[in-house]
This record gives sequence, structure tokens and C-alpha cells, in this order.
Amino acid sequence: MVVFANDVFPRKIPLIITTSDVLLPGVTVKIPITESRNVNMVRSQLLGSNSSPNPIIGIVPKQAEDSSEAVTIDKDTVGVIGQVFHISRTSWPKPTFMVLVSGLCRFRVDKLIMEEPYLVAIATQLDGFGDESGEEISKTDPTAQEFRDVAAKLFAKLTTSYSHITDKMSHILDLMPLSRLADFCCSYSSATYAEKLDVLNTVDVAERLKKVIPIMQRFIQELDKSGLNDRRLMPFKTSNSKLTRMKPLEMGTFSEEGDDLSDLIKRAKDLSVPAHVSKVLNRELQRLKRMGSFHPEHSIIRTYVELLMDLPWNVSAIETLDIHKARKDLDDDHFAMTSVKRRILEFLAVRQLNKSKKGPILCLVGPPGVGKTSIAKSIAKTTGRPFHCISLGGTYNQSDIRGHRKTYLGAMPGRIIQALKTTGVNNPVLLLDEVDKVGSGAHGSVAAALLEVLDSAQNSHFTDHYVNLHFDLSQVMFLATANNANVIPAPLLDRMEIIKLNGYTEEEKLQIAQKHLLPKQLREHGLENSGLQVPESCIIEIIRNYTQEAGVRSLERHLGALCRHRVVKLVENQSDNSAQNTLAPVTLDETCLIDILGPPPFGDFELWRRAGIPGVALGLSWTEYGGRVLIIETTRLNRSSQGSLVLTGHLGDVMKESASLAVDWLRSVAKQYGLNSSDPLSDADLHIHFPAGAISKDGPSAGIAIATALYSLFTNRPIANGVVMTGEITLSGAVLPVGGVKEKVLAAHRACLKKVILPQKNYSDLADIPESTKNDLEFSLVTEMSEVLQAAFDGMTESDSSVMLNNMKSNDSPLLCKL
Ligand SMILES: Nc1ncnc2c1ncn2[C@@H]1O[C@H](COP(=O)(O)OP(=O)(O)OP(=O)(O)O)[C@@H](O)[C@H]1O
Repeated sequence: MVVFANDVFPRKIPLIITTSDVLLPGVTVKIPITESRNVNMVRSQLLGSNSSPNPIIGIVPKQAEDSSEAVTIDKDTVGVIGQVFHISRTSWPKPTFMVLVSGLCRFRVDKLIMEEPYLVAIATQLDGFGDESGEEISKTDPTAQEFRDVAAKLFAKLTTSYSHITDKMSHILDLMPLSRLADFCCSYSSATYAEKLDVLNTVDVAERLKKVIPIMQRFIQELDKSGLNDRRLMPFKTSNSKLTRMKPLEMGTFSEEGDDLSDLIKRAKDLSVPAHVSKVLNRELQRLKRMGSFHPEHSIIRTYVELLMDLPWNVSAIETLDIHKARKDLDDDHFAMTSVKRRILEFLAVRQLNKSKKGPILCLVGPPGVGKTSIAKSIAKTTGRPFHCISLGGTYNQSDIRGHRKTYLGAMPGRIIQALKTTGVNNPVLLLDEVDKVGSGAHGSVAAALLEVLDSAQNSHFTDHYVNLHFDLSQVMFLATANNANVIPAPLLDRMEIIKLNGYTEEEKLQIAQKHLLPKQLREHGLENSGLQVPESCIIEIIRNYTQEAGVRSLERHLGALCRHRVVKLVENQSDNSAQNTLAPVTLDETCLIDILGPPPFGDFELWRRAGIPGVALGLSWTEYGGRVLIIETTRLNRSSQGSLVLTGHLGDVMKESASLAVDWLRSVAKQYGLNSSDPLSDADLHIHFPAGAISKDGPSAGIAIATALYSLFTNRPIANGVVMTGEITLSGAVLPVGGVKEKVLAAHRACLKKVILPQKNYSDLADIPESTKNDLEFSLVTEMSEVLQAAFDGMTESDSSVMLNNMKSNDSPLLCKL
């Protein structure tokens, strides 16, 4: 109900700009609010704490329908004063409001007094609220009579179809003032945007009637031709209220919702979907049809229906399985990785022979940057299936996989369904990236949700909570990647076949850089013909002193940095001298590297400075990022009381146990090895430290290195140059095998060490190590501590050791720097 003081509307009025249709007085419409100033206006004026129950706003149409220019409001622009009856909002996919508003009368903008955050104008009312007392045209005027005749003809046409509104039609014709009737007929006939704008701008009633007559006549002809009644003419009511001669019509709308819905229905008819889907689709479309777009649930149901229609229930990519092509593709895209490629070819060959056979789910496990994701992409490429990567790192909610139930606010389908929608086929290659990083929280375990997805016996009936219909995932080729297989939950691990990718040797990295990474970076930076040469020596320098990684990602980044530097030079050259578009070819050297990349962050100076001191040994550790050289420092602090063992460096329980074992082994052999005291801890504190305390360390494999460091401390003999060791120690001094040998040996090679002491039982692991690496290293395979000591001190007599110590004291640069 409009309540204005003295029936005059307020002079200062907030505005909404409409772009899709023109509201005329006497008509009620829903206006979608998307433009930012309109949204601000609704938030502040209609939803604010001070807003009145049925606020009054001004509605101004854009002045040209097709104009793409930003909407501006000038002085004298004509609009319609409207009363807001209802506001609904949706927050998904983006925040939008829908405002139900009833047009009351025309107004003219005198002055804009605010433009941001929303528009406010000082306005003047142009016509009355549609009561007959203010009518400016007499009923006997010829134009008025002609108008009434044509309107009667139009109404007669309509009432023949809408028998239930016959009474109301005649009521309108009799009671509604002509000025208002003109607006009404124009709105509900087939007037164009420009015609409606023209009628809005025509304040003079006689003029307005003249303009609406041809519109109605054309509409009558259209109805005659089509034989149908226009759907836009909806049932309506009248009211005798003082100010609102017309009550809101039942939902005319600006948006082309009706058209959209019929498009949706038509699309649903043409779709080929399984019976259980088509049943739900039809049911939901019927609901949509019944509820109208103003219903709060409308957009939720519509989004759901659209998802059902977008999902590739019966659409498959044509698989191209050709083992020769697959071999070529894999070799073209990746250097080395022989065993991985072999396993993938076996996998593809089995599929080629028997397409219905459900192969295992391959899980590629290895340190970062060794090509897990890129080999998965190659598999997709060679099989002709679309590829999609689902990154699972940090996923703690099982709804991410299975979706949210539709009843939740902002519910969404899970990542599997979203991936299928994105790829548009039901047999893509889906890569579950970082499957070892999934977690579990208050909303269930992600691993448990993945079990269903990966189980070939169950996944033909995979049901996402949002979709709530089973989707057949049996055609999807799932691959997974992980950095550390040990932390993958056992039931999940059980469903996958692990393929290990190890770190690369220096030689392999060089080949990968020359054959793949550098050409790729040059291509991506548009430098193919720019004359940039990165010689082998530079790449080796980057590998050795600028990166310390098992994979090649950091190497690729550094090559990218070289390319970017060249691009800057090229662009600068172009702007300095527009005629010259090229630079002279350049071959980088190590000095250029320092200029471009800065001083090398790595190098093994630290190792060399520490090794060679009595009580310091080098061990090897395995991490999910590749192998690492581990420094073990020991020292003895004289105390008068009974000594104690102090361990520092962020150690796990197993590593602490290893240290105690090593100390006790040393106690037990003190006499045999002629140590000064029969109990090294009798009058001293012993401190064993593992530098880099921020990194947690655990496992038994540092046992022999700790024992050797202690032996070195108590005999005051430094361990021989470039010796590194790994192996578990027992109390009796036996050496047990350890894991991750390949990664550890590669780390020793990267650090330019000379000799690796390994447990004898790890002999078979040496087969995995590339020949070129093996040729650079000396291996000592040992079964007990006496052999470890023999190899670690390398036949050095005590006098050799003291010469070495003296050298170290007199010369600041350590001996091992020469390695
Ligand atoms: N053997 C190889 N031959 C050619 N390029 C390689 C090889 N290995 C890795 N690369 C390249 O190294 C880059 C990093 O590889 P990718 O992203 O596949 O690593 P990833 O193992 O998946 O790492 P993360 O575990 O961090 O996801 C890519 O550009 C990839 O093409």
C-alpha cells in the first residue's frame, strides 16, 4: 500500500536502472538486480535496518536498448516511481536480488545528488496515480474513443481463451482511467523496448493513446495469425484502494525466464540420458514450471537441473589405443624413466587386448618434480582421453569428493562430478594428485570417500550426495600421485599399484634440461630464434650449485629465469631502436649466471667444513623430497658426575633409539678397540647433534654413522675424505639393511662424495642406480661395524690422521674442498 504525505511522493528518491525492459505505471514486475550500484541500493535502502516495509524507489530504464555504454542518468530523464513488495536473494552462483515492484506514476529527474555507491535523485512527479479525478482526456475525445474500441477488441480476443478472467477484463475496461489503460495495454502487448520507452516518455495522455493504438492493433493481428493468446497477458486483480488503483499483477517479469525454461525443457527432450536420470529430470522440470522463477528454491532447482543435463551420462571419448604410438608419445615427452614407461606400456597393452578388463589403478610415487603429473598427461594424450587433475592436497572434508546434500545452503557436487562435467565425457583420465596428503576431519575421511571411487566393484554405482543419482565411473581411467606411499592409508594403498619414480642423476637432469626443459622454456618465452645458447657447463653449474632437488622443477625455473632475462633485453632493445628487432646471439657462461641468477645458494662448503673433524660423520637420509646428506656431530663435555647422553636436532623416537644403541655398542667394544676409558660415559656428558633442527629426522638408518662419529670422537681420528654411510646398527655391531638406497646414493653423488658405505643386504638395490653414477662412486658393502670402521677410516693409520688434523688446523680451507 502506498502511503505518501498528501498523495505526493518524496522528492529525494533512490534509483534503480533497468536494462532489459521498461516498467510502466500500473504494472507489477520482478526486476533482477545484478548491476553493482543497484545491488548497493537494495542493500542500503531496501534491506537496511531503517528501511520501511514497502519502500518507494525510482526505476529508470536504460535509454537505448542495444547501447553497450555505461548507463548514465541525465537531467529530465523519465522514470517510474515504484513500490517494493518483496525482495528475494540468492547467493549462488553469485549474490543477486530479485525485487517485486509495482509501478505507480511517472517522474522526471531534476538533479542527481548521489552517484556512488548508488544513485539518488531529486525528482518531480509527472502524472497522477491513475485515479480518474486526474484524467486529462475526456471520454468523448475521438482518440479516446478509438483507443477504447481497439482495447475492447483486444480484450475480447483474450477473454475467449482466458474465460476465467472475462469479468476482470471488462472491469478493467470500465474502471481503469485511459491514461493508465494505455500503459497497461502497451506493457502486455508485443511492444518493443523502444516503443515502451517512447510511451514512458510521453506524458501527454492523448499523445500516449495515439502511440499505443498501433501497438495494440499489431498485437491483435499477431494473435489472429498465431491463433494463440499471448502468454504475457496474465490474470490480474483490481483494487479500490485510494492510491493504488491497480494491485500487482501476478508476476509479469522482465527476465526472459519463460523462454529459458522452455529452452531447458526442449534441451531435456533431446538429451540421451539413462532412464533413472530422465525420470528425475522431468520431475524437477515440472517443479520448476510450477513454481515460477520468483520462488526462493527456483535457482537451486534450476542449477541442479542444468548440472544433470551437463553431465556426460552417455558421452564417451573415442579411445585410441595403439601401443606403438603410446611408446613414441611417452619417449617424445619424457627422457629416461625406463621402468615407469615399461609398466605404463604393459598397462596400455592389456587394455588394447581386452578393453573390458579393469586394470589396476596406477599410483605414481616419487619426489616433487620427477614428472609424475606430466607422465599422467602423456597417458591421456596417447589414449585420446581428456585429462583432468584433481588436487587432493589439504582436502579434509569428504564432501569435497562426494558433494554436499542438496538441502545444504550453497550445496555443490563433489570434485569427481565436477571433473566429469568439465571434461564432458564419462571416460576421461582423472589424476588424483597428492593422494598422500588427504586428511580426515569432523566431516569424515577423504580416504574413505576415495575407496568407493577407486573400487572397480563399486564405482559403477558411484553416488554423489548432490546429484543423488548413481553415475557409472567404471570407464574413467584413474591415476594417482603421491610423494610418500608410506602415509597413504592402507585400504586405499591396497586398491592401487605403486610405481616408483626416483630422483634423477646429474646426467639425466642434464639430458632432460637439454632435450625438454630448455626448448620448452624458449618456446614459452618466444625465444626460439633469439640466439640464446645455454651451454652444457652452465646447465651443470645450475644443477650443482643453484638447485638441490631430486626432480627438475627448480632447474626448469632457473632456465625460465635465464629466458626472462633475455626477453627483457630483447624488449628494451626494441624500444630503444624500433628498426632493430633482434639482439646479437649470446652464449651464456658462468659469470653471466651469477649476474642473472645471483651467487649460487648451494655448493657443499658446509659439508666440507664440518667433515674431517674428529667426531663428525656424514650419513644419508631419505625424505619424500629425495635423499639428503645428513651431518652428525658428536662432542664430549667433561663433567665430574656420571655422564649423560644429550640428543638434539628434532629427532624421532627411532632415531633416538639408534643413538643409544650406538653409544652402548661403543661401550661394549671400548676395550677391544683400545679406547682410553672402558666406559666413554663414565666421567663425561656426550652430546650428539644433527644440524638443521627445523627438519624432523627419524628412522634407524643413521645407526652406523652415529657409531662411527663416536668412534672418531673417542679416538680423535677424523673420518676419511668424502665418506658417507647408511645402515642400521644392532647392539652387537651387526649392520642391517635400510630403505631408499637409490635416493640416498643419488644424494651422495649430488654432494660430490667419493665413497658410500652400505649394508651388504642392500646389494640388490645397486642395480637401480645408473651406471654413470656408480662409476663416480666407490661402494663398501658391510655386514658389521668393524668393516664400517675399516672403510670409514680407509686404512688410515693414526699418524695419517694426525697429519690430516694438523693440515686442517694450519689451513683454513678444508682438505675436502678439493673433491
Ligand atoms: N623425464 C622427464 N622428461 C622430460 N621432462 C620432465 C621429466 N621429468 C620431469 N619433467 C618436467 O619437469 C616438470 C615438473 O614435472 P611434474 O609437474 O610432472 O612433477 P611432479 O612429479 O608431478 O611433481 P609434484 O609431486 O610436485 O606434483 C614438468 O615440466 C615436466 O615436464
